[in-house]
Amino acid sequence: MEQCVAVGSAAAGAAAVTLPARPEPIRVVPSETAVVVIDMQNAYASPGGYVDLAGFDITGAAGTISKIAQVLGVARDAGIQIVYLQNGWDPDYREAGGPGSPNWHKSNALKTMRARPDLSGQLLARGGWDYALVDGLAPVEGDIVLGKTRYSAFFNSQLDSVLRSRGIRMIVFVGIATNVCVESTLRDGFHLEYFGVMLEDATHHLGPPAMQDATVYNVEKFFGWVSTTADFCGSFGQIPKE
Ligand SMILES: NC(=O)N/C=C\C(=O)O
Repeated sequence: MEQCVAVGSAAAGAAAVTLPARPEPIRVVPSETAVVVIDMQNAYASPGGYVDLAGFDITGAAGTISKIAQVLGVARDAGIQIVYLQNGWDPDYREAGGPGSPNWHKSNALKTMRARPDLSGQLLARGGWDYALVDGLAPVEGDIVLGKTRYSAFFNSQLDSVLRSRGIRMIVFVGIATNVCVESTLRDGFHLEYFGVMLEDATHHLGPPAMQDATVYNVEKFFGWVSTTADFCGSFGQIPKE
C-alpha cells in the first residue's frame, strides 16, 4: 500500500482528510489547512493586463480562473481559510525599488512601462484596474487579502504570521504564475516548515509550456506535493457543511 504523509495533528490521529497527491497522498486536518490564491489579478489573468501587454500567452488563464473558483467553493464549505495575495506597489512605485534594486531590472511590468510611457502608472499600481483581483474570484467575508511587493508571498508580508497564528500547517497553492510567484512562495513556505501542495490545473505558467512541467517536477521531487482540482474537491467536498 502507498505510504501516506500525515501533517500536523493528523499525525496524532485527529479527524483528517486524505488528499490524493504525488509523490504520495497527504493526510491533513481542514482547520490546519489554507488555500493560498496567488496573484489572480487582471495583470496576470485578463486580456489587456500587464502580462498580456508584456507579450506572454494568457490563453490558459480563463481555465485557471474557473478551476480556482471550484476549489474556493469547496474550501469555503469545508471551513478552510482562504488567503488571497495581490502583487504590486504603491502608485508612485517606491516599493518597486529603483535602479539599485534587481526588481527594477527584472520586473517585466516596470520594463514594459519604461518601453511604453503611455502605460506609465497603470501596471500593478495599487488602486488601479491592473492590480485588482479578477471579477470571477471576488473574496467573501472571512477570506483574507494580503499585498506583496516581490515574487515570494512570504517576503516582507504578513503571510507567515497570518498562517502561523491560525495553526496552519498545510498550504494548498493555486494561482498565477506557476513558475514565478507560486513556486517562489511554495519554496519559501518549505523553508518555513509549511507543507505545500500545488493544484497543477489551478495554476498557470508564464513562458513556454516546459515551465509548467519544470515547476511540477520541482514541487513533486523537492519542495512539496502535486494534486489536482478534482482530487481536492473530491476529498474536501466530503466534509459535511456546519
Ligand atoms: N505572479 C507572478 O507569478 N508574477 C510573475 C511576474 C511578475 O510579477 O512580473
